[in-house]
Amino acid sequence: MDLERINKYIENLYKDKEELNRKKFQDETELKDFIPVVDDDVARFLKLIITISSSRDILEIGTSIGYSATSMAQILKKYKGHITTIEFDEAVAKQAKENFIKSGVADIIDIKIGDAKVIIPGLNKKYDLIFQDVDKRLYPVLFDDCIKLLKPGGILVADDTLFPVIDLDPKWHYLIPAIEEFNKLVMTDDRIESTILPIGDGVTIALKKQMNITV
Ligand SMILES: C[S@@+](CC[C@H](N)C(=O)[O-])C[C@H]1O[C@@H](n2cnc3c(N)ncnc32)[C@H](O)[C@@H]1O
Repeated sequence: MDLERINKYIENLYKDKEELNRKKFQDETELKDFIPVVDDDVARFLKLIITISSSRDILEIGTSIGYSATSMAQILKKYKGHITTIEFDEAVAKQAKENFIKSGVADIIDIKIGDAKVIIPGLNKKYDLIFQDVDKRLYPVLFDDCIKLLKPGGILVADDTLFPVIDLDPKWHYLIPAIEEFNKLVMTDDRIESTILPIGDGVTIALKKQMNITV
């Protein structure tokens, strides 16, 4: 299976459908130096999974310029949902805020500026969905906290989890061991049911089990 060809096909098929797309969002962002944001098919997946699961309270780890948060907020706005998103780069967070205002979703997004390692243990609310998209080296470090922060029946989505097997730019190779560690943690954890989808650079979806119910 040629993943790149498949992704191109999907991208072409949907390119005129989305009102918000990654290229336009990035082009209209003044700040040009930032970590890449999710692919359009991952943004579409997030919107679908929020709708299917009726998620209202969302935690995003890794805001960047706010593309994924804006995509999710478009859906959440209709259902009076809310996103908390965490970013430690102040310039990037400022740009994300401007993008939220421009897109009309600033009222439902709370951006916390600081290190996710410090902020996450201090959160005292439970979430319907957590989108993990921070520095990949933090995925295994924050995994247990993420599961604890989910409500029973809550969903963890993590981006880039097929880094070990895709044709990855060598500049990101140092991140592969952390993703491999994370994937094993997810696969062996009894509190969740999970799989990895071959969209974008790989997306993990994990469901926190309800008490006494196995999927
Ligand atoms: C892949 S980008 C997020 C992309 C975003 N989710 C999107 O698709 O629009 C990861 C972001 O995490 C931020 N980051 C990295 N390490 C962090 C940390 N320890 N705490 C908070 N943010 C961090 C980076 O500055 C970067 O903007």
